[in-house]
Amino acid sequence: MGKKTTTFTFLSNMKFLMYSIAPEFCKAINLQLFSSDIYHFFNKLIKDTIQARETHGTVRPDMIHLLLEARKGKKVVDSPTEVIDTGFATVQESAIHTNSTKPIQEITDMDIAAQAMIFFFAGFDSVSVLMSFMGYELVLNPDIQKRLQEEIDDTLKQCNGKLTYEALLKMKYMDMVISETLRKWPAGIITDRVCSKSFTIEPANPGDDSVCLNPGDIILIPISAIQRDPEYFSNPDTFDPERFNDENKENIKPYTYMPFGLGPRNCIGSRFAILEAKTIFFSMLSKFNFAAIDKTQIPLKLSKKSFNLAGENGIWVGLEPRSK
Ligand code: HEM
Repeated sequence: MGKKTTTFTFLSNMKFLMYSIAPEFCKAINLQLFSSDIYHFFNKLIKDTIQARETHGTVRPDMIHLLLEARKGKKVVDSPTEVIDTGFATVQESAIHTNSTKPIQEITDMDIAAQAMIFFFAGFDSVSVLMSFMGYELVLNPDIQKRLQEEIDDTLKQCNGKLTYEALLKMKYMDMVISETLRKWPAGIITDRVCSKSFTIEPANPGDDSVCLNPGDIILIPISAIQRDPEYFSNPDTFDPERFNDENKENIKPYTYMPFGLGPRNCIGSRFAILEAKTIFFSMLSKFNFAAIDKTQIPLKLSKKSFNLAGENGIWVGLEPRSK
């Protein structure tokens, strides 16, 4: 089901594009992004889960539980003091709605199913893209791979062979490599916003025109192009984790690095995504080297058919056991 939901055909690419540029029109003609069996699968899964929990009084600390609590009028807000540094690329929840006095709107089973589906859709292929491209870059950059493995071996020694959450998050080089992968290969290549207030962007250079934005206008923000702009990141096509060392990361111009978006609608899964990728790379690199195989395409050609970042023939890397 994951593959089916995130594999895009020409038609689904067109539907996404239509929704980006004319969302109201798409809603009016009831344009469906996914096939009905996908909607049916998620609807049934969530309805059955809610029913089973309510019948047996089961409580699990997960998103469905939070939404069921919200339905009863209980709001759960994380205390920021409980959160440790989860990585340079992670985004924080916006405080804008925390103290909102707006009444909580009724949450139906369908709303919960829709949230579950968007979590699945937004979190499935995106983390796979991050890990595929990071693996590929490690193949092309053996020095970076070796340094990361040294940090992994040191961390394992300090934890007496049993990795902890805190030790994983303290790994500076791991965080630098992940941050650089998210700069060069952001899974969300573009995001959008709807203008809510009239605004004029003044000309950047003499002779340029100003741009007037009106409420309702849709603005596309090309995350990938901004993160590859040589004005903000020198030699942008070079994979260089040093951009994110303690000294250099302070000099990154605000709003030029946004792999998880920015502001009140930023990615809700950034910490989870980074933790997932760090855990998997830690485990794999402690036992294996990533190496090129016959199918590894160098240089990589990107697929023109896919909505998401993907290699033309997929991304292939080999694993060889490490000799210690
Ligand atoms: C490397 C992995 C990921 C990347 C690069 C990524 C990137 C993004 C970006 C760029 C946005 C748009 C933010 C904005 O417009 O400001 C977004 C939104 C979102 N992401 Fe992620 N994401 C990732 C993983 C995940 C995961 C694991 C989940 C869920 C478990 C998730 C759930 C969401 C949701 C629900 C939204 C919509 C938020 C809203 O509209 O309020 N993402 N993500």
